[in-house]
Amino acid sequence: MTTIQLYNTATRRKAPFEPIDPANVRMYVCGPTVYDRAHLGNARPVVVFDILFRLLAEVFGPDHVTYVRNFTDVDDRINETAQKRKAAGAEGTLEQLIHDRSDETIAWYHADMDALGALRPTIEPRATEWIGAMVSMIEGLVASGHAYAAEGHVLFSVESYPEYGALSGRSVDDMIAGARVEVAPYKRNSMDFVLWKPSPDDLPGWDSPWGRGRPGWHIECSAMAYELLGARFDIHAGGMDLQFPHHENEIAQSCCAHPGEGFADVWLHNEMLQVEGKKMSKSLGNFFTVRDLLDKGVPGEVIRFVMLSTHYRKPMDWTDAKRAEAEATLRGWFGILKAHGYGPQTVSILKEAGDWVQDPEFLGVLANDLNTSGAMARLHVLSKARTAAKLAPFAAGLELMGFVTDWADLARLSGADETPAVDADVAAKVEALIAARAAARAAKDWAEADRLRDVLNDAGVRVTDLGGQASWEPGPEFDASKLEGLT
Ligand SMILES: Nc1ncnc2c1ncn2[C@@H]1O[C@H](COP(=O)(O)OP(=O)(O)OP(=O)(O)O)[C@@H](O)[C@H]1O
Ligand SMILES: [Zn+2]
Repeated sequence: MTTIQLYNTATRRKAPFEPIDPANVRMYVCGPTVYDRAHLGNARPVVVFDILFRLLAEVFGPDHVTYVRNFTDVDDRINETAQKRKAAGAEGTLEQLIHDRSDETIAWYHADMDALGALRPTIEPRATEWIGAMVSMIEGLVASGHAYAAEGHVLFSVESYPEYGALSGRSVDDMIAGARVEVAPYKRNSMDFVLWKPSPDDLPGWDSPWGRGRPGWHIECSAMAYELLGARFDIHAGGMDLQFPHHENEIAQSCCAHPGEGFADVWLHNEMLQVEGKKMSKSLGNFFTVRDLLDKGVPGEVIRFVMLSTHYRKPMDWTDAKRAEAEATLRGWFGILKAHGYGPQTVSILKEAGDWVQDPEFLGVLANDLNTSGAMARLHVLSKARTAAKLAPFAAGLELMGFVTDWADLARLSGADETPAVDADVAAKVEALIAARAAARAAKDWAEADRLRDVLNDAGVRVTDLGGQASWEPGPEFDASKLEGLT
């Protein structure tokens, strides 16, 4: 079995990954706040942790991985859009309009991330569906003295958790010295953070022992991870910008709510996508969305290729030169497979025959802390194979990397002509000719076998022989009329 090595941000070391339960490997990734389109930076964790999800599924089996990624749908910016729509005369209650806005943003997010070849996580919880779990977790923290209520708020007391700051390597004293924010009068310590806060009357809120209000952002992830993955699970991931304070606060809450359990074993953080040396972010305004690129005609797999060309723990830029290079490489790769008759039929024959196996070296490189660029270099070597059968590890590697999600798409991806549609009766004729050719070969009637091969060639039928089986597809020059009157 391939050993996966992961760099754990919490220990600052790379170590072999050993799941708590190999029959159910559990991973939580912090998902988006669904108030607007995702920008290209937001797509980086999605693509990177999609590779990890696929790798875990390859190593431990697809039914043995649970991947949770949440939607944060409690947010002032979602409320603002809904309020504006209401003011402009939109029908429905404010709650409905808020829910509609989240639904709309989630649908965009799905469409954009699907286009990048990212698989949907196993579970995608919405924070608003888990408020009860958040309230119980906060009640537990108050009861055990790790949190206190003040003026309708509930705050986590960082002094009650001596390990606070361990993940990001900061001490509470340094944090206080470095903080420039104005401290709310109800906080006992300036670093204490909000678990629950009051909701204004005109905004959505939920009943709680501390009055009508809503959860803080950090408790959402702690509560959903606990409900869906348990008190201790394998991997927790997100962008480096979340390490402090978001992940530090998640650890404090979860470890205090479930003492002795440990929360996540491994922490992974992707570095930032940058624009001229600065994090691409909504607040800086230096962003463009995934949809902007797709609309400009940049294919999703090209965006994915560029993302994966840089190691996830290094900052990276998006440049047009990288886009062009990725496009040329992918075209070349898909063209090779197309020329060797690859398509849904060929792939399913290879899979059924058990010939769809990953190249061990490719897998080993990828498993080394997700060395995606190294894995792509290995794919380049594998792409040099000369026959359809020997190209199988290359094709399987492209699928594992998520560059191909539908083998019927190869024509589009290779930039070749579209594969012509074929009627069922014409297809039956082609198959009869292929079967007759196989029978002629079996009978060692080489002249007849050659004649049938030429007929198929002339009609533009591309036949790929894989061991005992043949698959076929119409080439761009396919001409059904040349099959008339033949059997
Ligand atoms: N420039 C970036 N590069 C890589 N990852 C990023 C970048 N910006 C945000 N992320 C990641 O995107 C995910 C979604 O984050 P979130 O929804 O909080 O972003 P946001 O607040 O909408 O964006 P911004 O950070 O631009 O304000 C998080 O895992 C976060 O770490
Ligand atoms: Zn989170």
